[in-house]
Amino acid sequence: MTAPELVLTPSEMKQADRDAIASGIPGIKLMRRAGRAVAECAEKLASPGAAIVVAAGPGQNGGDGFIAASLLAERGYRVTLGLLGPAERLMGDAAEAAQGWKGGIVPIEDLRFDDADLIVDALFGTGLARDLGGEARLAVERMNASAKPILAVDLPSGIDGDTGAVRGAAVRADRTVTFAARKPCHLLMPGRAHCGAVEVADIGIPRPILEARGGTLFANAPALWRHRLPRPGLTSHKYERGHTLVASGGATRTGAARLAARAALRIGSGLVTVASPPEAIGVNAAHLTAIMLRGCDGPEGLHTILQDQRFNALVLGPALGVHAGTRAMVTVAVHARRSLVLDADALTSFEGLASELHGAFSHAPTVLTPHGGEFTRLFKGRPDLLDPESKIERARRAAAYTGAVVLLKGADTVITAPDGRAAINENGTPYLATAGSGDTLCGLIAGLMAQGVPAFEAACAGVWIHAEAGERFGPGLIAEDLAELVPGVLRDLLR
Ligand SMILES: NC(=O)C1=CN([C@@H]2O[C@H](COP(=O)(O)OP(=O)(O)OC[C@H]3O[C@@H](n4cnc5c(N)ncnc54)[C@H](O)[C@@H]3O)[C@@H](O)[C@H]2O)[C@@H](O)CC1
Ligand SMILES: [K+]
Repeated sequence: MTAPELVLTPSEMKQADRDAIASGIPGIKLMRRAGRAVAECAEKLASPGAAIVVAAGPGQNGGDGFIAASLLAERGYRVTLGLLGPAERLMGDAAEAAQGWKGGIVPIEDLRFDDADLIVDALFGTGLARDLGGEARLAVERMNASAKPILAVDLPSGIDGDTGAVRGAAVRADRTVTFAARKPCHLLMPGRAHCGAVEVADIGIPRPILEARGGTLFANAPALWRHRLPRPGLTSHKYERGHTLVASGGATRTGAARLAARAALRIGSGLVTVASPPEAIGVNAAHLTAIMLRGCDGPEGLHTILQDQRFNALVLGPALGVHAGTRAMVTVAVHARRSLVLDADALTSFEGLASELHGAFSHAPTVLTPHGGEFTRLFKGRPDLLDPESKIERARRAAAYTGAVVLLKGADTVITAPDGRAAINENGTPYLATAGSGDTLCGLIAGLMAQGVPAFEAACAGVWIHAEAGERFGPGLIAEDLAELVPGVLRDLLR
């Protein structure tokens, strides 16, 4: 089994770095390996003898740049190196690395990026401490304006390692070489869009050290949850594969529930039932075959249906309407202690009422699937949940607050669990931004939970499978296609 990919924050990386040094690997050795990885990548991007311009900063990121510059010069490249600030201010390993550089050092403002075949951006890495200004900002702007290929060392300078935000200005790299593990900025937007292709170089920090310092943040990929995917055995009965219930909206708002229901069935829920308001029974009946149908008149109706313990997973929200009735249905579902996915109207109906959700979901597996706007409305008046700059931190706090797994949607969907685990998804496709796509996602997650997949893994797998299906279809994708693509994705995952 492949181990899940760890993502380390800049401060976790710094601690791991210190642990590695304490374990007997000298810091300069780590820097040499980092610089060598950069040089090797540069060699793939620039033809022999090409002109390489290295922009080095005042910290260790600059140190990596000095090492790479020295190696590339030894290998016959025409290397020019510019430094931000005086060379005398370089300290520690970076100062040692600079001593190994036999070429000249030009002030950063005199570097001519237009003459380069390749630019190596070693201005700032994980130590960026404030917005770029002055010469640093000018250098970044000139690099970008040159339109020359840029290789970023560790991360594109100006990108915040924790949040992926642009701090004043940021390099737009074609390639990024990072060390030991990816950082959040390589996966979170807009940082991800600034990185180009990201390569992770092993600089010899042992995985147990990385696990001890990180270990709670992951890239969302099958390695994180594939082992939890249900594999029905020869004797499996449909009732053992769970029964998902999806609440439908009124007569003119029934499609969302059917999309969710179909997705739940495709992902393997043994049975799926749409719970329909009486006035919408006819419309729903006309469109359902393998999916069953039950009349359900509001919260009381839901309460009655849930007396049947076989309904073990529930989707509430899509097209239910924003009103007290929807809130009451959520309350019924919470009291029934079934696996629960809450989306759209079920979330918006609690606008400004976040306190009602405090600890509300700690008794049964629950997944909340807001997009940014829904998240903001839901937690209105809770600056502790809304203000953190990091999307991961906002989602983590919301999970801790509500007791639910929180899936905060976007091009960089983040999934967090109340116990602090978090995953960042990166296989999304813009074609997923289509009507009904979110309803399908709810169905996938509920369908997995109906089969006993824990909430965090179900949410992570649901997001990934949903995105993979969208990616396989590409242009012209509509929500109806998504569920039909799930079997192909599942087949490959279960191989
Ligand atoms: N495993 C690791 O942690 C390793 C890290 N290495 C490198 O070390 C880097 C981190 O080094 P540092 O902590 O020295 O940090 P950086 O080199 O990223 O930058 C810190 C320096 O930049 C200055 N600075 C910060 N923000 C500024 C701004 N907006 N304008 C002007 N100056 C600013 C600081 O005063 C400090 O001098 C990593 O990104 C990586 O490239 C590698 O050398 C090897 C191993
Ligand atoms: K950099």
